Amino acid sequence: MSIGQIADKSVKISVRVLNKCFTRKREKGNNVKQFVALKDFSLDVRESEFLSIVGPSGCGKSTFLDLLSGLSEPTSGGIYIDEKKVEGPALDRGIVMQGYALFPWRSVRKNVEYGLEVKGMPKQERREISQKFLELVGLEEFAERYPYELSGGMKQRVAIARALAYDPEVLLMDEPFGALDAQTREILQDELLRIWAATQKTIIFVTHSIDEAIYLSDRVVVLSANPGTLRDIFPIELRRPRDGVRLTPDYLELTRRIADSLHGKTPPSQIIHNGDGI
Ligand SMILES: Nc1ncnc2c1ncn2[C@@H]1O[C@H](COP(=O)(O)OP(=O)(O)OP(=O)(O)O)[C@@H](O)[C@H]1O
Repeated sequence: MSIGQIADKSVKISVRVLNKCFTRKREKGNNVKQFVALKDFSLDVRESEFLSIVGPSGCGKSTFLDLLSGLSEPTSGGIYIDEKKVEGPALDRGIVMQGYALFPWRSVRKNVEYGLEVKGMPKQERREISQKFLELVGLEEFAERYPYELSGGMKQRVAIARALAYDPEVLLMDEPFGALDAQTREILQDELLRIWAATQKTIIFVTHSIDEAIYLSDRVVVLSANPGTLRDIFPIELRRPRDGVRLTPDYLELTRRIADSLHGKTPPSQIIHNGDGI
């Protein structure tokens, strides 16, 4: 068993020896070169786990989420959700990205209902579900507004409600709070934890922020670059709810250890807990 794999039956996502190469043209001439973006990446994610991925720029975080979402195909290896191989995009995975990706011509409610329309759900049912998720993200009073009338934090709440509305098994989040100011970011982190507790989704969250990864997650995965590969996994055994946890010595110690891993100051895979079969 490799370091990313777990031994119990609650595995939701299994990433098995994933490799992704891109073909790049050289600047001069017609030569092409293979570039390895992800190499031999294996990782299991538990049902209802909140797992964050950090790593240096270009280590393959977004490439991995693209593969998970089914928007691109691995060169070799595979990703399995509930033992079923990912072979393209599907509604079992919801995606929330940094740029909100809202439809500007649709109201907030119509944005949230988009996936339900794609599913062919009748209007009344759509309305009930969108109402439930607008309330969950605290935007019920803004249902008839349009994206241009919202703040960045509100847009991101709409994106989260939209992704959750069609009840995906897994939520994939790529730097969702990266464009927000520090205060809004912390508010949305708490909101996301509340939503996660209420929905019990499995969440994979990509971020550049070690602080954000620790605050949110059950485990933090560190990738290294060139080629992108799994470096370390840190279980985050801090109490939940996490309010006030940033001031504790354990939090600061985890921050230091993950930063050391990220900056290559420790040997790979030397600092992994072995508590629960990982
Ligand atoms: N379509 C593509 N063709 C060629 N190379 C690509 C392509 N997509 C990504 N890459 C390369 O693969 C590597 C991983 O890219 P990726 O965007 O996944 O990194 P990342 O970890 O998400 O980076 P960042 O933190 O800067 O967002 C990079 O070197 C990137 O240039």
